[in-house]
Amino acid sequence: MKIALFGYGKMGKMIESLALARNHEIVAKIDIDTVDIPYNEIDIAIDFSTPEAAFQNITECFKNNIPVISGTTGWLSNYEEAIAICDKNNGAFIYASNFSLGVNLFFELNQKLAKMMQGVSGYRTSIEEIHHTQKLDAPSGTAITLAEGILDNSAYKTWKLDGEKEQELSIHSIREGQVPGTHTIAYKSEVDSIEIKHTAHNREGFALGAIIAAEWLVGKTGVYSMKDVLNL
Ligand SMILES: NC(=O)C1=CN([C@@H]2O[C@H](COP(=O)(O)OP(=O)(O)OC[C@H]3O[C@@H](n4cnc5c(N)ncnc54)[C@H](OP(=O)(O)O)[C@@H]3O)[C@@H](O)[C@H]2O)C=CC1
Ligand SMILES: O=C(O)C1=N[C@H](C(=O)O)C[C@H](O)C1
Repeated sequence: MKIALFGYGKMGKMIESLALARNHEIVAKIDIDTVDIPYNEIDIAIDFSTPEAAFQNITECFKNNIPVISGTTGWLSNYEEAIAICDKNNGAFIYASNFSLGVNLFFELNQKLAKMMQGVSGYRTSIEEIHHTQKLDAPSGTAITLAEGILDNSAYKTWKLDGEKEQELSIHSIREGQVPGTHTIAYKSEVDSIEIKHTAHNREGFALGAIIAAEWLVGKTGVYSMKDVLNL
């Protein structure tokens, strides 16, 4: 595949290295200063840029008939508008807050545990996420997906950063060092705690998942998720 990288930071560089090893070609590395994007040379765009840049990057690709994989977090207030532009242009799109296989299995486990806990009283649920200090958004996109999985299967009405009210599912965000991404769900009662946790050891899992999603999406139209790609 001829891949255009929108964002050539930590993730863009990791994707480049894994994509080349899988015999793909990087035809463009786009950052905030890029003026001429060679849309006619691109088979697929992979966007790991910034919350401010993602919507424009993604929708310009749709308008130029380029399928898009987006891993950028913190831009989802514009998600529905992006989908409408994708549909209008008969485009192809996958957004995932986290592309790693491990986290996508963890999403499934989180929903199953939330369902089990629905019938049990006395537990308060919370989410904690830890990331490196360069991260621009909080909570993490992954924590929001985890929260949505719990909201769909519990009496919680909404999630909130450090929420304290009965019906608020609390998310606590910690920024320290070079942490690639750690997410913990805790159910705590007076007598015990149940915790499930995913720890990324590096960024390879995110990058590989994004490339696998790109390989899967090329030649298709429509809006899909990692559940479709991984057949979960
Ligand atoms: N879904 C997933 O699996 C994962 C998602 N992410 C998300 O991906 C995003 C990127 O993460 P990461 O690579 O660590 O961040 P980095 O800050 O390392 O990289 C982002 C890059 O985007 C560049 N950029 C800024 N503006 C634009 C623009 N208009 N167009 C294209 N590129 C631009 C930045 O340039 P400059 O530095 O010059 O501003 C920077 O090089 C984040 O939102 C993060 O949360 C991260 C890991 C996994
Ligand atoms: O910014 C990061 O680094 C990461 N961002 C994603 C998120 O917001 O969930 C995925 C991963 O945790 C790393």
